[in-house]
Amino acid sequence: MTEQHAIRVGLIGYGTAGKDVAETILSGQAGNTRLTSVLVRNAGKYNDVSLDSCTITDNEETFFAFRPDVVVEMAGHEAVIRYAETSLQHGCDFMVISVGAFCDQKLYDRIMASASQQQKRVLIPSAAIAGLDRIAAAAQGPLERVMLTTRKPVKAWRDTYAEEVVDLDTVTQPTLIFEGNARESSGIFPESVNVSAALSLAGVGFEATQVRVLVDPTIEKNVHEVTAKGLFGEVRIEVQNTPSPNNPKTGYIVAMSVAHALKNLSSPLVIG
Ligand SMILES: NC(=O)C1=CN([C@@H]2O[C@H](COP(=O)(O)OP(=O)(O)OC[C@H]3O[C@@H](n4cnc5c(N)ncnc54)[C@H](OP(=O)(O)O)[C@@H]3O)[C@@H](O)[C@H]2O)C=CC1
Ligand SMILES: O=C([O-])CC(=O)C(=O)O
Repeated sequence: MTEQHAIRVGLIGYGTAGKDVAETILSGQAGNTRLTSVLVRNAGKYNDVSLDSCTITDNEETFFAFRPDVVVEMAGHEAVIRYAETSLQHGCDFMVISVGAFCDQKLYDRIMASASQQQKRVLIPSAAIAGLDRIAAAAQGPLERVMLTTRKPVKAWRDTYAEEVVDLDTVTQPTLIFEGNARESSGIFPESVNVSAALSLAGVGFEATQVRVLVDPTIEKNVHEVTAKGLFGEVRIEVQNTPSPNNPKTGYIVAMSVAHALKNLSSPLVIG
C-alpha cells in the first residue's frame, strides 16, 4: 500500500493515551496509516502542538471534513455517546477504547444498528487486557464462567468511585471495593474498568461476566486477571501493566494496543 493509499485516521481525544497513539501513527508504528485530524474539546489548549500536516480542531464538522477511514476514540464515555453513531454515519469505522459506555444497552444497540446499516465496523482493541481472542473463541461453545479481577495501586484510584468506599490516604491492605457484574462495573468506573466491558462483549455478556475490583497499596502496576471455564477447558490470564506517569489509571499498553490494531488494518499478516 502506498502512502497515497494510507488509512486515514481521525483521533478523538489528545490526553495520555491519545497523544501516545498520535505519536505511534506519526512514527510509522501503526502501519500504513495517516493522522488527518484530532478532535479535542478546546483547540486553544493545543496551540503549541504540531503534528505534521494533521489538524487539531474542536469543530466536529472540520474533523469529519478530513474524511477519516477510521475514527479512534481515546476520550472517555461521553465521547463514545457523542461520536460513535456520528462517525459510522460519516462512513468511518469506529475504534473504541472507552468500551464501558456500551453498558448502556440502548446506546449499544443503536450503534450496532448504525454499523450494520452503513456496513462499517466497531473495533475494540485489547487495550489494557489480554486474552479477548481466547474468550471470544471459547464463547463458541458453552462457557460456564468468566471472571475479571482488577487491582490497581492507590494512586490509580484518585478522583474515582473508590474514594467513596475507602480512605485512600490510610489504606494499607488490598481492599475489595466492588463485586458484581460488568454492567455495573462499567458504569461505576468509567475511567478505570473499561476492560470489563470488552471482556463481556467477547464472551458471555455484561450480566454474566463477574467482576471484582480492588485498591491494592502493595502493588506498583495495574493488574487484570481473567479466569474462564467452559467446554474449551480453563484459562487464567494475568497482565501487569506499567501505569502511565501522566495518568496512572491507564497503562502504556493501551496506546500500543491501538497502534497494533491500526497496523492490522493495513498489514498483509494479521495477528491477534
Ligand atoms: N479499554 C481499556 O483498556 C482502557 C480504556 N481507557 C479509556 O480511555 C479513556 C482515555 O484514557 P486517558 O488517555 O488515560 O485519559 P486522559 O484523561 O489522560 O485523556 C482523556 C482526554 O480526552 C479528552 N476528551 C474528553 N472528552 C472529550 C470529547 N468529548 N471530545 C474530545 N476530547 C475529549 C480530554 O480532553 P480535555 O483536556 O478537554 O479534558 C482528555 O485530553 C479513559 O477515560 C477510559 O475511558 C483507558 C485505559 C484502558
Ligand atoms: O489501563 C487499565 O488498567 C484499564 C483501564 O483503565 C480501563 O479498563 O478503563
